[in-house]
Amino acid sequence: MSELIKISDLKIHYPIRSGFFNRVTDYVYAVDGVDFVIEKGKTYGLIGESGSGKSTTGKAIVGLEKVTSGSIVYEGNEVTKKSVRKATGYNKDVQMIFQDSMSSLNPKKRVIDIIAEPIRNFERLSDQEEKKKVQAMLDIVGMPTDALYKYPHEFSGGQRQRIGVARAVATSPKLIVADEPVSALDLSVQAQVLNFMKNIQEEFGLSYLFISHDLGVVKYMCDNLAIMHKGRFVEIGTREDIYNNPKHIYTKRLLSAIPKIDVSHREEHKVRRREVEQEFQNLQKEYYDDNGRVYDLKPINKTHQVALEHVESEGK
Ligand SMILES: Nc1ncnc2c1ncn2[C@@H]1O[C@H](COP(=O)(O)OP(=O)(O)OP(=O)(O)O)[C@@H](O)[C@H]1O
Repeated sequence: MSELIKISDLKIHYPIRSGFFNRVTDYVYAVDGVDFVIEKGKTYGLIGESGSGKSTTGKAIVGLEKVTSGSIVYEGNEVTKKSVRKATGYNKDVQMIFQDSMSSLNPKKRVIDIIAEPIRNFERLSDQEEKKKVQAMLDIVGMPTDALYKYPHEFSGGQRQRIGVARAVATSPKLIVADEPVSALDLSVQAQVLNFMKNIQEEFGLSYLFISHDLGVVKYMCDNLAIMHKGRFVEIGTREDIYNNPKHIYTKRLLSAIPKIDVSHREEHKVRRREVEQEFQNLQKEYYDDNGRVYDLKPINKTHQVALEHVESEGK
């Protein structure tokens, strides 16, 4: 196990202002004390419903969101400060892929310029060298060379997402934060893009922080996962811990929401889903404290932790 980045007690609070004097009257606790480690060459999944704080966490890691408190340590450097990120090459090493390729790729730029842009920030290449590098990137994601001089709108959603992946890997990063990278795509295209992401990971020894609302999509991508609700982690563990032995009702609810392809069990699945939803509504008091806040995580075994008031350790 080799640590690439360690996030400790990360908090991002947004002030809410109101009244005549526009005073701060409250805060949105978008991220409220999360800890996790992403290992070299591995994928860490961050899963939760809309509004749970996943994107804010991801954006804080790439430096797009200001951190209220806590630390982000990357290869020994505390990188919550912009100056440190700049001085240590962090901005080159850590890239992001967004969900909506239509708005994240500049519609007025050709593919060659879109992919070359991050390279230009960090390297001085001749036109010829740059073209060669962009071509190589397109090749990696299975896009033809004639894509170079086209514009984003000339591609399908899946192809655009592959261009987004090519752009993210152009600086030879060590970590890519992928925020719902396949959510806007059809199922068959999702599988294609995920395959490319996995191949690239193996080829370059990349780490991913993979953000999604769907535990089904990330099942074969993630080595470790954190389930996020109300800005906190309700459960963390290995893939086996989360999928085979879920402990928190919120995790169970997300698992029951995975659509079943097998038609013969669809009705059964629907009933199970309704039961879990009912359980979730009834058991809020057990799983959240008096203020509705998620409890602190407690260990069940070496890899698995759950946010409950009392936890029986399995002692493994
Ligand atoms: N700039 C901001 N100012 C105030 N509140 C914000 C801001 N950005 C996000 N929030 C709030 O922080 C919370 C977490 O948002 P975030 O986007 O991280 O959630 P998410 O889990 O990624 O959901 P989604 O998948 O919908 O993006 C939400 O309640 C959101 O409304």
